[in-house]
Amino acid sequence: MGLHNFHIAGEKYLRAVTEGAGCLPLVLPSFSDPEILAACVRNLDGLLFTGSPSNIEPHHYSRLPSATPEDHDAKRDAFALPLIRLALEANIPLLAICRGFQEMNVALGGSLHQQLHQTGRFIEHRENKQSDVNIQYGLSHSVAIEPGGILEQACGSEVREVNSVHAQGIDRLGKHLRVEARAPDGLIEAISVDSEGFALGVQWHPEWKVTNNPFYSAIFKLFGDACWHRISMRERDYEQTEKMA
Ligand SMILES: N[C@@H](CCC(=O)NCCCC(=O)O)C(=O)O
Repeated sequence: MGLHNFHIAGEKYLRAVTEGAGCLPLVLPSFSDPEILAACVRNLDGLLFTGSPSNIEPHHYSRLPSATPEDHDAKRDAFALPLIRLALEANIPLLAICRGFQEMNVALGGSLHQQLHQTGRFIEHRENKQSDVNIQYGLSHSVAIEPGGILEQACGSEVREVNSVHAQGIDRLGKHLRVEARAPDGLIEAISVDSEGFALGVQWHPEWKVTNNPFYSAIFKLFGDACWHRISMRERDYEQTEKMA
């Protein structure tokens, strides 16, 4: 922006963390130095990976050339991909939205379709950029929730309506990932990591007017509960260490 670089997060994500998850959001810079990544994992009780107009550079999933070379954000790739892997190793609750969802898949060895609309296999998943923002982020298509996952436990194995604001999407699913929901065209719309911890990714935008949509609220509530559980475990460990000292 202008003469300077900015590391920014949309207000809708910050509000969803406070109002939907009941947690305090801190915006992290995309600095990928190993000691900064380690400090994030040591000190934070949950990580939200937001959406972004930028696309992951496709060399991260062994695809070249890039279909959108003007839309990359190499600093974010260098920060988010290793941080997701470290967060999963440390069992930090993780919610990944849109670009974040795609990062979660790529971080675990998956690949993406660079332009869904050019494959001829999918419905339109892009927003109409000419329309009002409420229409762009309004409900756009259904997702069928798969049995046995986090979403089914919280919301039942139902069909839900979601918004859709993306041109890329999952092609090959990454390792240790479970499909949580699919669009009517078969596109994977939600994933979770097959582990004890809470790690959920959604291709849609539950942060959008989170408190007006019970399904979106349920997703942020699950994330918030997982973060608060981690906080209480850390406090318990701290008290025990203090007693022993
Ligand atoms: N660029 C990717 C990811 C799309 C995405 O995250 N959109 C969100 C836009 C801004 C926002 O609402 O935060 C793709 O096109 O698939």
